[in-house]
Amino acid sequence: MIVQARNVSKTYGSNGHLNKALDNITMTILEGEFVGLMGPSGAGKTSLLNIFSTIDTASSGEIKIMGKDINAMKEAELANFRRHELGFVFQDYHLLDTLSVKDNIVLPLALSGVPVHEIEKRAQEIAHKLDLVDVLSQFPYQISGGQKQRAAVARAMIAKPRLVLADEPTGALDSKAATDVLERLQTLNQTDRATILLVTHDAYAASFCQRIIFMKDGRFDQELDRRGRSRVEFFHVILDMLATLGGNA
Ligand SMILES: Nc1ncnc2c1ncn2[C@@H]1O[C@H](COP(=O)(O)OP(=O)(O)OP(=O)(O)O)[C@@H](O)[C@H]1O
Repeated sequence: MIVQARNVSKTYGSNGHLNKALDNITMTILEGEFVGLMGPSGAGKTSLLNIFSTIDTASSGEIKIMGKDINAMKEAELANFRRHELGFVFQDYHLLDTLSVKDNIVLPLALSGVPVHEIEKRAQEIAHKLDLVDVLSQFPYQISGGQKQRAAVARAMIAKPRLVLADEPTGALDSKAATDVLERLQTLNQTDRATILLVTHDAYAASFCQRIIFMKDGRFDQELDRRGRSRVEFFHVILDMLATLGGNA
């Protein structure tokens, strides 16, 4: 079990202006799953992802990530946990412009004190997997959006995290670059057994997942399982579901 959440709620604000972003969410994510989270704007997708990321805390409920109760962990322990067990991919890449692509990618390893020769080996390995070998010495402002996002995926994966959390990773990409990033995520899921939780508005991106949870008003509304369907078939099933739910998911 990678994620185990029970009765998780999140309320923002104080006094008279309370906004319940998550309302009693219970879910599990198993090792090796590729789960999508969809839902209209304001449904609570990012709030849930941020709680699993340990970037934010729940107002109530229990959350275990890889069996660890994240509510009970102190900040130093959390930072260590994030660095070793979690990988993050954001819509706007979050690459550091003052570092080369390679230095951006290896940052998590460098921060963990991994020996230089090991860093070099892993950098080459992941650069090959993500087709980044030719841009390793360039800076983020010199490469395309697709290359930036592949670099961000490489950074998220280099420490071999057990859980990767991706928030709209293809939102800023054209369709070719988006396909490329999604296929790489799928390969990392299938070959490296990385568990992935992907937030997306896009049915095409969601069709790469094996299971999709549709959120509405801070709750889980519907769930779809790919169940042996081809990606294209699943894409149509997702579109049908979105139509049933009233679109805008
Ligand atoms: N930091 C915050 N302070 C106050 N309210 C917030 C905060 N973050 C989110 N919310 C509110 O919580 C609710 C859920 O927001 P959240 O960003 O989780 O939704 P979402 O499904 O990710 O939406 P989107 O698809 O637009 O990113 C919304 O009503 C939002 O306004």
